[in-house]
Amino acid sequence: MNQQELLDKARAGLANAYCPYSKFPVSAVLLCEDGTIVHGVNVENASYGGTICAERSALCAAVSAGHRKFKSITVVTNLETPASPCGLCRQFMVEFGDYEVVMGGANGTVEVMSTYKLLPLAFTPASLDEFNSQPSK
Ligand SMILES: O=c1ccn([C@H]2C[C@H](O)[C@@H](CO)O2)c(=O)[nH]1
Repeated sequence: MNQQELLDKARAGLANAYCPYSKFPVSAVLLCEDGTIVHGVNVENASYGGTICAERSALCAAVSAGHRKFKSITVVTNLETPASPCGLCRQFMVEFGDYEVVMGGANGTVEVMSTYKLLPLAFTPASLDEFNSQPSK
C-alpha cells in the first residue's frame, strides 16, 4: 500500500472521529509489518481527560489484534498543513520501535518523520532492559 492510499484511508476515517467537544477530528492508519491496516480516531469523553487520541486509538486496536510491528503510521486532520502527534502519542508510538510517521494536511502537504526523530532521547523498553541487566540491580 503506497503513501497516497494510506493518506486516503486515513482521511476517510475522519468521519468516524468522536470529537463533540473539540470538534477537531483526527484519524490515524497503521500499516503493520504483515500488511494489515488498522484504523484509529480520536475518541473524546465528557470528562475531557479521558480522551484518547487517534494515534493511541490505532495502536491499542492493533496491539489488541496481535500486531506489534509497524511500517508506518499515517495521521491526518482537517488542518491545511500537517499536524504532528502530541507528546503522549509520541511516547506511545516509540514503545513499538522506529517506524515512519506520515502527517498529511488538508492542502495535500505531507511531512514524513519517524518515531525516533519525533521523540529524541526517548525512554524506551531498551532503557528498562538495560536496567534489568545491571548486576548491581
Ligand atoms: O496527536 C494528537 C493530538 C490531538 N488529538 C485529538 C485529541 C482531541 O480529541 C483533539 C483536540 O486536542 O485532537 C489527536 O487525536 N492526536
